[in-house]
Amino acid sequence: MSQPICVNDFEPWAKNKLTKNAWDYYCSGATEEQTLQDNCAAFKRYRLRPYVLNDVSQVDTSSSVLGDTIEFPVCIASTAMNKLAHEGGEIAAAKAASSLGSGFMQSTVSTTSIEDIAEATPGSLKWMQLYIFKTREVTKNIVQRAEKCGYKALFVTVDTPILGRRYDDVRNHLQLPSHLKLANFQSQKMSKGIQGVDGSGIEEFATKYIDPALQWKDILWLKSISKLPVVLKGIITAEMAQKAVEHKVDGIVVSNHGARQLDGVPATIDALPEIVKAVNGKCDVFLDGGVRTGTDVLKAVAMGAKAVFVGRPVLWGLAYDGENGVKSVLSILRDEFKMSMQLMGCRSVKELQEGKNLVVPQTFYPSNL
Ligand SMILES: Cc1cc2nc3c(=O)[nH]c(=O)nc-3n(C[C@H](O)[C@H](O)[C@H](O)COP(=O)(O)O)c2cc1C
Ligand SMILES: CCCCCCC(=O)C(=O)O
Repeated sequence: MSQPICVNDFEPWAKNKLTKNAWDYYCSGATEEQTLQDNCAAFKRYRLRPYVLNDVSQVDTSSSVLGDTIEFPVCIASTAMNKLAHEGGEIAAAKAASSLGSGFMQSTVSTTSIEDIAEATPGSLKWMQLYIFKTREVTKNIVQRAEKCGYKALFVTVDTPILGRRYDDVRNHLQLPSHLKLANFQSQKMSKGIQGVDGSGIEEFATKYIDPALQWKDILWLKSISKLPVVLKGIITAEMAQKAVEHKVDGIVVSNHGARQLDGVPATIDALPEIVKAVNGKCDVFLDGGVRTGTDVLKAVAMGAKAVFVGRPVLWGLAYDGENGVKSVLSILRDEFKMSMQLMGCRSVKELQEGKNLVVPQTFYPSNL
């Protein structure tokens, strides 16, 4: 295999390096994986209409997340158990993001604790992803520690009242190797809770601890226990986006959880326009799912996302070469995004978002109808 030069080049390297247990967990989507295919494929159903002769010798790739500046609009999405990919785990990923002026979203189900990540990455931009557990005190404890450690927002995952079925994890009896633990939980039972007794260990863990009775009022509860901005991760319809705005959230991530929850939902780039329209500027909108190239980033940003988040590509980078591997993945996306801005004749994210018909569905062209 030759050295990776684009994000997809990292995937076979990762497959080669990881155990079957870890690889299958990382790459799986839910059930038949229709949405998994579509998350990437859908980006290709949008076409670009460049401006020419528009001096692009200087371009500004920066954007912002909830008011904090990022050097380019690509950040790291929360993914569980990063030490399955590389011993450096979440700290390696967070350091990579920080060194490039991007941001890191930590999973609740991380193999490194909030405190250890915070200590290793002082002053860097980090957000805490949250699952809300049946025992609210577990969630409250995580919220309070994240706030104390300087995390800038809470990203509540709202698409996971139960875990989606990933066939290979059931077949493999997915479990966390005994030298690793879920580092944010204080009880031994939870930190060693991914066992794979009857099937997928992560599904068993979710069934045992995640609260399937979660409702909109719980978002108000969350807002009542923390001063941090609250973002809902996992919205893919205009109706739910409107409800989120009514609940005064600070942001929405248009996400289908990397196609790991409900198979058959739309690709996130297809869902983005209805959400941007429904939100009408009342909170930040972000997107994740299937972003693999600079033009994918550009399409999402031009269609109204302040930034995109990437999940699997970061895990591939970690598996390839720890912190340096993640840096390479993010740098490739940064450089490709900058190049595509220049080739589009756009000098800033503002110009990208204000330009008319820069990105169109491919049906804009009659031969694609
Ligand atoms: C292996 C893996 C673990 C994940 N773990 C979490 C998690 O702990 N919390 C969460 O909210 N989302 C989780 N996600 C979803 C990601 O945050 C994100 O929505 C998704 O990976 C984006 O799609 P992409 O992988 O195509 O970039 C996970 C995704 C993967 C692939
Ligand atoms: C809290 C238990 C479920 C964690 C699932 C991690 C995840 O989001 C994923 O595998 O996807």
